[in-house]
Amino acid sequence: KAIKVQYYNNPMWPGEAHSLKVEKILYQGKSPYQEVLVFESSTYGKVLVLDGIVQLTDKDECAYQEMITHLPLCSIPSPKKVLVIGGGDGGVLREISRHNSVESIDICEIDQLVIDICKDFFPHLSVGFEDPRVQLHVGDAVEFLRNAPEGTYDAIIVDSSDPIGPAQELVEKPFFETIARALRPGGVLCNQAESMWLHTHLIQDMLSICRETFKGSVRYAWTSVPTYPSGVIGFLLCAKEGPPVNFLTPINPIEEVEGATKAGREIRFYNSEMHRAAFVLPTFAKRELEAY
Ligand SMILES: NCCCN[C@H]1CC[C@H](N)CC1
Repeated sequence: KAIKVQYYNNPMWPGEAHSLKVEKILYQGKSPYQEVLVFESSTYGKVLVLDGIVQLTDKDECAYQEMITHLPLCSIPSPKKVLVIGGGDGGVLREISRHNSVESIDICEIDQLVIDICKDFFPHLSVGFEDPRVQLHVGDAVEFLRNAPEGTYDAIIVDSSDPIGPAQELVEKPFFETIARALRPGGVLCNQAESMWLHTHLIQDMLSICRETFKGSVRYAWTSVPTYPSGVIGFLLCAKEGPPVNFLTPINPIEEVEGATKAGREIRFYNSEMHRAAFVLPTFAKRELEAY
């Protein structure tokens, strides 16, 4: 039987739906924040679904986790203190831990159930929690950032679900202001920024807010994730005013990071050419996004 991860009635993706054939339901439950579903698909491995929206699959999670992590971390010379907002599956943590310059990794995830489920069903993602540099904070990111000392982080990665439900406030100006405050001068933010095919108005709003808030370079990048609506997802790269950051060419190329490729945990998607390519936009997107 096929599970239609229904989007028809979801205002984010009106008029479209995606189907994956279900071999076996592995977990179904509800946290105080969202419904959680894990199933074995026929062709994408295991799939994590939150409130009916595909979050990741074994087959293509590498594209998202690697790009959202290495686009910012390879854009600054030597990232030391990193913060992850969301990311409870552990995949971004796994990717950050490839950087030997990193000394501490804070993660603020609101939903303990997501962390627990991913430890059971997605060990190749939750392995990220095993890194001794990781400090887990279960709670609301806005609260966490309010208490973070000013100018703490070299990089902040917002690995959020979509801005409907618990992640709604993660695309609003006050949130970006707390991020900017927590970054050191020249520090960088990378957040999930939806699809250029479907959400250019939301992206334009975020670009305007970020240009005002960070005052350093702000760029939109994108990558291919077959199981996300429209098959692509974007990222917003923002640099806080201070030492200039050029996102387009990795100053800290992953190929030169000692030990980045760990035996048994190879990088499957990201490389320095994919980094450069991610910022190359089709004409309609240049027109709609670069003016902002
Ligand atoms: N770390 C898992 C990915 C979470 N990111 C989102 C999943 C849902 C998508 N529509 C947008 C990205």
